[in-house]
Formats: sequence, C-alpha cells, structure tokens
Amino acid sequence: MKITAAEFVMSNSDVAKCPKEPLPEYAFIGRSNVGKSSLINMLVDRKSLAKTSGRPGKTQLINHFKINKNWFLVDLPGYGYARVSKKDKKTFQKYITEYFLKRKQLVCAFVLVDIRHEPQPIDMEFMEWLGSNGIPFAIIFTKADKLKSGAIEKNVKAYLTKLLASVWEETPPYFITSSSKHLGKEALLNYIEEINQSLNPNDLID
Ligand SMILES: Nc1nc2c(ncn2[C@@H]2O[C@H](COP(=O)(O)OP(=O)(O)OP(=O)(O)O)[C@@H](O)[C@H]2O)c(=O)[nH]1
Ligand SMILES: [Mg+2]
Repeated sequence: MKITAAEFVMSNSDVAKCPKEPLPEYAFIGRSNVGKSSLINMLVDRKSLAKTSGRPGKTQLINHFKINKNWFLVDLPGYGYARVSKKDKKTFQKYITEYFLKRKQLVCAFVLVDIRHEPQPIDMEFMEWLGSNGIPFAIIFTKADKLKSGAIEKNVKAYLTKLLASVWEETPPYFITSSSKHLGKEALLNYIEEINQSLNPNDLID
C-alpha cells in the first residue's frame, strides 16, 4: 500500500470525543520509549508527524492520524513509565482502558516490544488482557537496528517461546521493525491493507 496522505486530526483523553467516522483504526501501544511514535512516522514517511523524544513519557494523549483519507493510525501514551505520578497513572489507565474496550473502529492493536529485551510482565499482562477482551492484536518488535541478524532471530524465537509457554496456544502475528532503518514498513502496511479490505463497514459504526 502506498501512503498518499497523512494528517494529524486530534488529540484527546476522552474516547467519546475521538473521530466519529466509521473508519478502521490501528493503535500503537507498549512501554514508554519503545518507539511507537517513531514507527508511525516511519510508516507514513514523515519525520515528525507524531512527536518523539529520547525521554520516556512524550506521548500523553490519544492521537488520531488520518491516512489516505480512509483509515487511522492512533498513537497512544506508553505504559510502565516509572516517573508518572500515581494519580496520572490512574487517569491514563482509565482512558486507555476505555479506548480499547469501547472503540468500535479499533480493528487491530499493535503491541510494541523492544527486540533487545526479554518478555516483561507488564507486556505479557497487557497482551493477556487484550486477548481476554477479544481485541485482536499483533506484536511489533522495535529497534532491530540495534542487533545483528543472528541476535534478532535468537531474541524473537526466545520471545515467542516464552509467549507460548505462558497462556498462548499460538503466537499472534508479529513484525520485526526498525524505524531508523525503515525495516518492516512494507510488511506492516500490507498487513493493514489486508485487514482494511476484509472489513464490513457496518461493524465500525459507533
Ligand atoms: N535505534 C533506534 N532508535 C529508535 C527506534 N525507534 C525509536 N527510537 C528512539 O527511541 C526513542 C523513543 O522513541 P518514541 O518514538 O518517542 O517512543 P514512544 O514509544 O512513542 O515513547 P512515549 O511516547 O514516551 O511512550 C527516541 O529516542 C527514538 O529516536 C528505532 O527503530 N531504532
Ligand atoms: Mg510516543
């Protein structure tokens, strides 16, 4: 799929105020600093459509970006950021939880994990929660430029093995990416296109 248009539409912390159009959307979630916003920029070939930072906690709201005028990429805040106050964490949890549970237009969540790290309890718990609520998701391994190909293979295998050893009978779809090297872009866009083409627009009405 070729991206011909990408525009920022709105940011907010209230799922009820998100765009009303019955267009499919794909949300990016994962630990702070894992590379969610960078991946969105990589997919649409724009340097700073989504705001990024070397310091965790940059994205704070639900951000909608309209792509090719007929679907959305959604950039979300990261979880697991230790320096956020307890009150902020609760507020964040509330609106992110509501977003995932209530948003009819959400057709797939992408859970981002840093390819250098072992499965973290917070990621496993989040994936289990998505699964138990029937929310389709895929895993995106990020920052693959930080490892050699042998290590990438080894880490991905170890990650999937751990997933299978916990609650999963089969692994979700997964993608290996690097925003700085533009790796994984085509596979992800093809995956999105396939889903877009398989949808019944009536299922997306709020
Ligand atoms: N080497 C490398 N660095 C990356 C990659 N993707 C993101 N980064 C860096 O990781 C840091 C965090 O990137 P962001 O895209 O802001 O991460 P985020 O997940 O949106 O973070 P929050 O909004 O704070 O939750 C930045 O310094 C990016 O330059 C990648 O593929 N390779
Ligand atoms: Mg971000």
